[in-house]
Formats: sequence, structure tokens, C-alpha cells
Amino acid sequence: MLPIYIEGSPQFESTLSALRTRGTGDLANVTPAVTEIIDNVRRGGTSAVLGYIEKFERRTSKALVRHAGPEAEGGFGGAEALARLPPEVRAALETAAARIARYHERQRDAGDLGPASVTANGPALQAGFSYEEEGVLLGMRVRPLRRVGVYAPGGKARYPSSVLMSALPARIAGVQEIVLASPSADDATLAAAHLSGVTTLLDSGGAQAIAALAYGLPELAPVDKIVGPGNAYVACAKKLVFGDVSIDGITGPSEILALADESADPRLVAADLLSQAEHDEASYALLATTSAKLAEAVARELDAALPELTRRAIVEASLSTHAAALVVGSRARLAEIADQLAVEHVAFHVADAEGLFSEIGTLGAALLGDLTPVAAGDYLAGPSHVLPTGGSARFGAPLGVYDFVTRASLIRYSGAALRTQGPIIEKLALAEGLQAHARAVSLRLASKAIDPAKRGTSQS
Ligand SMILES: NC(=O)c1ccc[n+]([C@@H]2O[C@H](COP(=O)([O-])OP(=O)(O)OC[C@H]3O[C@@H](n4cnc5c(N)ncnc54)[C@H](O)[C@@H]3O)[C@@H](O)[C@H]2O)c1
Ligand SMILES: [Zn+2]
Repeated sequence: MLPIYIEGSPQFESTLSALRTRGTGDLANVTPAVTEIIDNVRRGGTSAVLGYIEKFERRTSKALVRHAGPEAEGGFGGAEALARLPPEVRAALETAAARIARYHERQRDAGDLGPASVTANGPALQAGFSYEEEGVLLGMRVRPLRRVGVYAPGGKARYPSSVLMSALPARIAGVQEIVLASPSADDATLAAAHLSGVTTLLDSGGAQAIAALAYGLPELAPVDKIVGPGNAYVACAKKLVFGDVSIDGITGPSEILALADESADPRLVAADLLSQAEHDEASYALLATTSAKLAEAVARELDAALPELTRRAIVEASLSTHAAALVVGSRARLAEIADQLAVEHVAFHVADAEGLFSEIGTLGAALLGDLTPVAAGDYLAGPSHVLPTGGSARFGAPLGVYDFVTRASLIRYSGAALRTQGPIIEKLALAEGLQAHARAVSLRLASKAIDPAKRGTSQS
């Protein structure tokens, strides 16, 4: 199931170049259908969404929009759903939620949502910075977004873990209203919504859910940003509504690149590859190794494990179309290949994993050492599992608190500063032919307000 390519062979080069341009999936063939869904939801509102739920999800939604709170009061009943879960599942979800929240609190405090550093006579900022330079107050204010939409998939499988991984960073950032869109949420999904501070549940999936989040419904105000993974319809809809709202990025099928040397345990390498191959027929399970012998051993372990897998059909489809082992001549080449492919998950099955990690500039999440299963990052460790796929780690980042902020800059001139800098502003404006800009400066320079003798106190 694992084709092996040796560096130097023509197949190696063609495989590597195909992998470099794998992209986040082909959205062109769903674009016409998704465009029509979005238009119809904008025109038809709630009844259009309900119609698409019947058509694509083959069910009727009893309550399309529900807020946090007990079922008896019309709420989505997250606390009740949590209480209904088997105790060990409940405890696992609570542990995951606590770990993910703690990680994102660190991320908030380390980033520009951390404590503000402000100059004494500037405005109060919750987060950001301000300073004075030559009579000019300058600064950046950072605030959480007001309303965000979180998509959690619910087509072929349900992902309560994705609810935690998307909604908790938003809550820790300070977002007041978090709308979760997920088709026919089960108890675990509702419980995860409760643990993540979700304020509203939209009982819909697909492009119709994205359109409802972006443009609103009579019973649902539009959101400012939509985040979270989904299938091609969801990804395409996010792309099409971008501009009217913000989005986190386009997430394609899950991917893993295992980097291994001759010291790696082929059974564990194979186990990591299989754990990502079971997500989707379109998932990529890739191995880059300095040892041809290891590649052959991993191939044998994959074949041996297949019969015991419950999602064997998906795994086989993924491996037969998207798996590859690349055998290279040196450790430096492992780093170069990882850099070129910019993969979502990179599992380091090598001696000195930290050393190799520091040589790689682009990846989504690094799983360091063979005691770190990718599954730990998917479920429990702390960082969000919503990660850039399809090579978008070149410019993307894991979903984080920084995805849920707006920034504003602030500027305040004193009279002395405008006297010094006004003529420069005028020259720049006139050089662009924008005379009214220059006039807005010269009027002030000529006014009484700028003359400290006539005005009393100055702020310089
Ligand atoms: N990267 C991550 O963190 C992560 C996490 C979980 C899931 N995923 C991925 O998300 C994806 C989830 O896909 P899914 O399909 O299971 O669920 P989904 O919720 O993304 O999509 C289901 C929706 O698709 C719509 N749909 C289905 N067929 C349609 C059609 N013919 N026309 C129009 N709309 C249609 C329906 O409205 C349905 O509600 C998978 O690829 C999975 O691997 C990624
Ligand atoms: Zn996974």
C-alpha cells in the first residue's frame, strides 16, 4: 500500500513535484452549486436553510437556532447533554477542554492580546500598546471580535473535539458571542459546545450554514468571522463569503508527514500514518526517511495493520491514492523536503527531533519524538488541531486566539509636533496632487488653536 521512491529516480522527482502542488483540494466543481445555495439563503432566509437541510441532510430541523441554556427553556441543553454522557467520556472531554483552555491562555498572554503597555496620558487600552515620540501619541488597540461563527463538521462523522479546538480559542480571546454551526449535533457535540462557552447553536451543516452565519437570518445576527474545518461545500462557501466576513483559511483533507531515520520504530511510524489516513479518502499519509530498509518495514506494518482497522475502506482509499515514501540521502534532505511540502502534521521519528525541527521553517504542528502520537495533538495536548493543510503552512498558522481579534491604530498630534511635521505632510500630499489634504494641514498651522501663546496650555 506504500509506494517507495528513491531519490535520484525520475519517479521520485515527479512524485515530489506533484506533492508540492497538492493544494487544499479542488473546489471548482462545487462552486456553481455553492454559489446558488448562498444566493438562495440570502434571498430565502430560514425557509431556504430548512429546505437545504431536508435536501442534503435528509432530515427536518426542529429548532434551527437555539441559545445556551436548559432545553426546557428552549436552550440547546449543553449542560444536560454533558450530564447524559458516560462518566468516562464526560471526564475526558472536561480534561481536554481544560488543557486546551490553558494553552490558549498562554497564547493570549504571550501575544498582542496580552497586558497592554501604554503611555501615561494616552487612552486606556485593554490590550495593545501606545507610546509618545516627538509630541505624537501612537499606538495599537487590540480587541476581541464581537461575534464569530464556528463550523464543526457533522456529515460523515461528528467532531466534538473540533468544537473544543475552535470555540475555546475564541472564548479565551474574549469573544462574547460564539455561534456553533453543526448538523444534528449529538450529546458529545452539545457538551463540547457547553464546555467551550458557545452561546448559540445553528442546527445546520454545509454551505447553507456558512451563508446563514455570514448574512444572518431573522433569528440570527450575522457574524464577523467564520472558522473551522469542513468538506468541500463548506470550504467553498467560506471562500465565497470572504470579504463580507473574515475566515480563518481553507482547510482541506488532513495530512501527515513522518520524518524517520534508521532508529525509528516502523510500527509506530505506520500507526501515525494510519491515524491520519483514517480521516478521509483524500488524506495524505507521507513518509520521508533516510533509510530504505525502514521504508520497507513501514510498508509491511501498514499492510499488516489494515485488517484490524474499523475504517479500513477509507484508509485503503487514502493510502492507495495519496501515500508515498520518499527515501533520501541525508538528514538535511529530510528538512528540505519537509520545508517544501509545508505539511499540516509532521511527526519526528528521528534521533535529535528538536534539532531537525529547528531546521524546518514551515509546518502546521510538530510532534516531537516517537512517544508523541499525532492523536495527542488531535484530541488532548492543548494547541488547536485546526491547522493549515495543502501547503498553506507556508503562510497559515494553527487556529489561535490571534484569529479572534481586531486591531486599530491610534494617532494624536500636539501643536509642536504638527508645527514640525505639518510641512512634510503638505509636501507629500501635494506630490500626490491631493491639495485638500495639504489644506487640512495648513488651516491648522494658521489657526489660533496651534499657537500656545493664544491657547494657554500646549500638549507638546
Ligand atoms: N482539519 C481538521 O481539523 C478537521 C477536523 C475534523 C474534520 N475535518 C474534515 O472535515 C470534513 C468533514 O466533512 P463531512 O462531509 O463529514 O461533514 P461537513 O459537516 O463538513 O459537511 C456536511 C454537509 O455537507 C453538505 N453536503 C453534502 N452533500 C452535499 C451536496 N451534494 N450538495 C451540497 N451540499 C452537500 C450538507 O449540507 C451537509 O450538512 C472531512 O474532510 C474531515 O476530514 C477536518
Ligand atoms: Zn487526526
